[in-house]
Amino acid sequence: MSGRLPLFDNAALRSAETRAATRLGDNFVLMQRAGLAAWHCVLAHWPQAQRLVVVCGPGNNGGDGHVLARHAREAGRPVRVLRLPGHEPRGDVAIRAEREYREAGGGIGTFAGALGEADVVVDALFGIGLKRAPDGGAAALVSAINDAALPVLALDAPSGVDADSGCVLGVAVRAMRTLQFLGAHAGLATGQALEHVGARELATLGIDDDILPPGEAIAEALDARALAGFLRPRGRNSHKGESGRVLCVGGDHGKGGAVLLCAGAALRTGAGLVDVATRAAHVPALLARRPEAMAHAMESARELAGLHAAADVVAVGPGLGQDAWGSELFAALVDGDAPLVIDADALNLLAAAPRTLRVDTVLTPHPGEAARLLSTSTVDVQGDRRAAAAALCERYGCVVVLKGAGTVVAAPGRRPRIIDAGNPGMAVGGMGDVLTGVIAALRAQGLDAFDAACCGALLHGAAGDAAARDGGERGLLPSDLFAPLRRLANP
Ligand SMILES: NC(=O)C1=CN([C@@H]2O[C@H](COP(=O)(O)OP(=O)(O)OC[C@H]3O[C@@H](n4cnc5c(N)ncnc54)[C@H](O)[C@@H]3O)[C@@H](O)[C@H]2O)[C@@H](O)CC1
Ligand SMILES: [K+]
Repeated sequence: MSGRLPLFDNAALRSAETRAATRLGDNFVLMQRAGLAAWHCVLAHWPQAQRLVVVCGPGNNGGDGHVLARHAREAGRPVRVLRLPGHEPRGDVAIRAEREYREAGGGIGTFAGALGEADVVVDALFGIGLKRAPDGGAAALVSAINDAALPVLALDAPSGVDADSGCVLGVAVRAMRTLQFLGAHAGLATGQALEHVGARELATLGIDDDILPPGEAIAEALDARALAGFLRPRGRNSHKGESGRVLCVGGDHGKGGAVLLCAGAALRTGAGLVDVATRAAHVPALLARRPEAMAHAMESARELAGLHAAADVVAVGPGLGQDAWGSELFAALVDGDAPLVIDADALNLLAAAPRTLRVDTVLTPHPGEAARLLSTSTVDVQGDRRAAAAALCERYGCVVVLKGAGTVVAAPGRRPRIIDAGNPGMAVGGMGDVLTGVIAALRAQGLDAFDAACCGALLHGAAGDAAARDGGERGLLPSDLFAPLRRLANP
């Protein structure tokens, strides 16, 4: 149970398919395995389902659908294949799969109204062969599937989602579950795709995993089980100095809560000492709420030198603002010796004057901040989150945590990691300030910048999930993460 899953692009999956077919002696054997695995998936997750509608497209994805439909028929289920005019199967194996289904007595219809009679819909319209946005009849069919609000099993990918980038080409099926074949798709792990895939499952089709060497993976997904690999128990003899000293800088007028949340998160993640440099007005409230933090009134950048020199890591940005106060503090820190975690307004200051940073700096932008850092639009960032994270690494020369559903962590020369934790309840002000504190604390405890970023994003997402399990997603507060953070930081 490592909690790590290699992720592949379409090109790697296609070559694995060719190798697997060679190993099995025939491409059709592979398709039969895929269709059978899909039928078993229906049986496992919808054991009561009787009526099946299988929407088949013209390619091998549709071929998998026909194989599944044949098994369902043989098992005595009323099954109907829906196919659009012009979507007759192309290619030997898809043609053969359709023929075998028909020879077994299976019928094929074109009427989307049949959807209403289904217990489960199987989406075998398009898989990794999707070339463009579904248009005309295909787009209408996708909308009809979604409007029917029935449980949908998508084969390989929800039709309309580009399995490489994760973006939706026009319209896409919203599935309850997606069964991927041979290897997991990188694009289905992040961003828009997560609105469409539902639960993700992998069928390896009885092929040894050497068919997809880990070296061909373009990313790696991490779930909460991977935390144990990052977080070691402390030695019996450890002292607070070994757990590192974090300096949190931020909290301009009206924004004192942000830096308080950051400091609280750093303490709950195990930082040995936490200093806070903030506006004088916030110091009493900060000390009252969090006596473990050492709060310092900081009215000008000149006063920062001593704290800066003592820090092992600096977290800068939460509530910093972009006025003279914040910009001077940021300027004093950005060329210093202590590694930085840069968030929020500090990212906006950086976007205004882009520069290469130390390679062990961690940037934690949300998609809007990422767009500013790249001088592009949020839509472009979200259209290919892996590419956006890579572009940020390239431009700023450091570690990047691109937040949002399926957080992407990238670093120069490292394979990106995609975080499989977190929930929509975490879309609330202050959540990012907590993440910044978590990453800074891990860094201060000796994790390198990339591991601290990966482990921090995972810890943060898993703590959010634990908090949501306790009290629901709506109304979840950043400070609700503190108790689960502490629990999860001690696996
Ligand atoms: N890669 C693998 O390891 C395996 C793949 N298999 C299946 O094979 C699939 C890939 O098969 P294909 O390469 O045939 O691709 P698809 O079945 O995904 O679709 C390609 C077909 O759809 C057409 N098409 C693409 N976009 C369209 C659009 N917007 N509107 C109308 N027509 C469009 C193409 O011209 C082509 O005829 C996988 O997704 C999977 O379901 C399985 O059979 C076995 C294992
Ligand atoms: K599909």
